[in-house]
Amino acid sequence: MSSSLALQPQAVSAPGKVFVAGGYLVLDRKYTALVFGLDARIHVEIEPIQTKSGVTLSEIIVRSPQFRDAAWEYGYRLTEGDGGIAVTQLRASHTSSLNKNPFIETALTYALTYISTLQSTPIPPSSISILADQAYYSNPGSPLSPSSRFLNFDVTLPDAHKTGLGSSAALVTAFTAAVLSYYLPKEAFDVDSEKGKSVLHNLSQASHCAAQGKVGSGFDIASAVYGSCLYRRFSPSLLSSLPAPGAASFAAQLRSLVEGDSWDVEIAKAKVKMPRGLRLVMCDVDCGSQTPGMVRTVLKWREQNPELADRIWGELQSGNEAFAAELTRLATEDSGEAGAEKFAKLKGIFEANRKLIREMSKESGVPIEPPQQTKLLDACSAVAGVVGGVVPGAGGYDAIVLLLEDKEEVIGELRKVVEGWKVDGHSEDGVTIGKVGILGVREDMVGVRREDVVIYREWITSS
Ligand SMILES: Nc1ncnc2c1ncn2[C@@H]1O[C@H](COP(=O)(O)OP(=O)(O)O)[C@@H](O)[C@H]1O
Ligand SMILES: C[C@@](O)(CCOP(=O)(O)OP(=O)(O)O)CC(=O)O
Repeated sequence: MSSSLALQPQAVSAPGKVFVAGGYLVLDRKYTALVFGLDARIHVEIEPIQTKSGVTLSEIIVRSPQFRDAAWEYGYRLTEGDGGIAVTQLRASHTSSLNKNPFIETALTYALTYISTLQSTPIPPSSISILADQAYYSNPGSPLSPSSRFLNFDVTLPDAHKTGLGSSAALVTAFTAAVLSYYLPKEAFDVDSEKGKSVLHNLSQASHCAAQGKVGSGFDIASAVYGSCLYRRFSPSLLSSLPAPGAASFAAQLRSLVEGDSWDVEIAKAKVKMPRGLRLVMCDVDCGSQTPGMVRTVLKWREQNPELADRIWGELQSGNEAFAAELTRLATEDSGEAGAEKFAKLKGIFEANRKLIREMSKESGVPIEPPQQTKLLDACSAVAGVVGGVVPGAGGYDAIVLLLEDKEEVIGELRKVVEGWKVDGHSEDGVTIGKVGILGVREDMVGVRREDVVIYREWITSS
């Protein structure tokens, strides 16, 4: 039974990610990726809507109060032919233009449709707020009060400068979990249970792919739900037979996809650990260059050069497995050694893997670890206490991730290297990288998590 009286405010957060090993390879189920969740999270709070007395509209209002003009109002209704819940964005006034947020609209459509398959009572209206930790954006922000965890960025979302931590995946995951937790009784959805996490993972993968208009490997949703893990993707064909929202039998097919056992995704949390005394550091690199089509070009190169690509990918997969195994060994065995010798094997694995990534870059012509990043990574890796680093995810010019000893003096020395970083302007590809900054994030093993609604009060009442 769900009446608006019975519904209690709920809040859920999900972490961002850094993709440390297995970029490109993970698109093929033969290979795996090592992904770390981060302590930068996106939070979603949901509560009954404050309507004028006696007026009940089928309306859900979503706000992202840290940004200007970031409010989206949706009407919703049950469609015929089991097409699920149709969500329509409403205009604030006749003259205002529609400011679309496809990730919110699609996550809402999929979550409400799934809910409608579990209960026949009407879905009451609600009000939803989104709050993001500051590391997701490099814009300067200001706190509402001295103790405020979240900053007011005072720009519109399209003007925000993303740092690439996977905001849309963390958002879709936390949003879906909050909506399901709010409307469904605990027996039907419990985000703390394994079954609840599996439903959340499958539903979020489906809606994130639909909103993006493409099926990637899904590593970002997996780490938003489960946190740091070794990830083997699901078969992309799983999503291809799902009808579009509103089409006949969308609702029943979505439920059977989400609850079914056809998912061949593998998420191994036990295979990823952070040894005591080490941490990750991410650096954001300013550069005017985006390289579109990197994935397409790498996959085309692999198709045209199967032997060479299989050799490189095979060696990289072994290197990535060795990396995960060494991290886990160091985390679980006390080797007794201290200092640099303790991490010598890990350092060697980093260097060997980077050599293979550079070989893949050269052979495919895609700047995965371009020379500018090689120089930066080499300089950072030479700092005492830094074990090594790589270009995360698809690579390119805009970020690096480093593994280092978690000591003030190591970070201090690293800061000197990156903050004074200058490259000579004579690179072959003509791309000059600019300022390098250390992001205020580190690894976090925990995935999606329920939160206390109290922490958002100042943001929700002031919006
Ligand atoms: N704080 C937020 N509030 C509302 N929507 C957000 C927020 N952060 C990200 N989004 C949505 O996610 C989109 C960014 O997703 P995407 O381009 O995939 O970047 P990312 O690599 O960070 O996931 C934004 O255009 C917006 O629709
Ligand atoms: C190439 C990839 O394997 C990894 C891309 O990782 P990134 O972390 O670069 O991705 P975004 O967050 O979407 O920018 C593609 C994939 O796995 O889908």
